[in-house]
Amino acid sequence: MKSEYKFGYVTIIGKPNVGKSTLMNRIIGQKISITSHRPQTTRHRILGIHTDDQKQIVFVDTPGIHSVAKKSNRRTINRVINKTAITSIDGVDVVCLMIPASGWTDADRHVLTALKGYKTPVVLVINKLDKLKSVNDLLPLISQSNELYPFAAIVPISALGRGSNDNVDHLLDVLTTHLPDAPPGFDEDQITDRSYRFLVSELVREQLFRRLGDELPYATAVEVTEFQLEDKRALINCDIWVEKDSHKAMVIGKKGEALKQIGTAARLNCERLLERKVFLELFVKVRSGWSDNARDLYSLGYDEGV
Ligand SMILES: Nc1nc2c(ncn2[C@@H]2O[C@H](COP(=O)(O)OP(=O)(O)OP(=O)(O)O)[C@@H](O)[C@H]2O)c(=O)[nH]1
Repeated sequence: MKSEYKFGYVTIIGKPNVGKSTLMNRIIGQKISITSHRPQTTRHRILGIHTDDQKQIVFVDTPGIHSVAKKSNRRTINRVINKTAITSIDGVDVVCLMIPASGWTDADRHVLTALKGYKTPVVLVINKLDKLKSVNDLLPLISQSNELYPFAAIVPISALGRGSNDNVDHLLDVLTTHLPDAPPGFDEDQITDRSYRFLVSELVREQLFRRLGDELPYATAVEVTEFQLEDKRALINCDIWVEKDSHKAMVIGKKGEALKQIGTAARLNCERLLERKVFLELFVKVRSGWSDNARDLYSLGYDEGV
């Protein structure tokens, strides 16, 4: 291994819906983190690993840091999310703070406040470049950003990869300059340290969000109760936890149609992930108040990184 090989940890933070998961999926080149048009779909800390000839970058994708002070956000689940986001800054080599090309909002400044006090270099990533009419529109935003914080670099990108100049490779180069000289810490073909079990629960949850959109209550969780990986097939059962009978009816849909669609779409994605035939069974269960009950949250897997 060449001595100048770079290895390190990078965390991507930013307000919900800014495009963090999209960027990570783009860099890792495989779908491991769920994305949706609805804010705050990422509840877990997810690790993705980019490896090439010169570098290995381990990405920690965090949920949006958002204000616990707001009344609507006072629920236990949001406190757990905030704690996960803040702890993930400790021990990384670079922080990527992502804001949209439309400019700074109060929520973005709030994230900036959370960063003060850390010595870790912060690279400002301005995303959704493709939404700007002209690249010249960026100049005032860049000078405003330089006044707000001593960023290690400012890199405009388009995480969706629209347009010929999305700048994502340039971002990787910039991040690499802040990583220590070290050999890779993970096997070359390893893209995530998360178990397939976890990824499967994320794929099911993604379909719940996609099919039910805004109707889906935030307090919905997926627990994999059975996971048998055989040579040519996988047998998987999941419980979908909701808080009320009315939510259960919504997830199941008329004559079970919604749940059937969710199951089919999730199964196809699971087959792609696991590269074998998948038999997936979904069960909808009601556990009232689970999202307010910290112990239930931990038992459903929301304790990672906290
Ligand atoms: N036009 C455009 N849309 C983008 C770009 N990057 C992401 N998006 C869209 O923005 C939305 C949110 O993206 P996500 O990657 O889920 O955002 P996130 O920051 O991970 O969101 P949370 O999980 O809620 O924290 C999705 O609809 C993406 O397709 C971009 O470069 N250009």
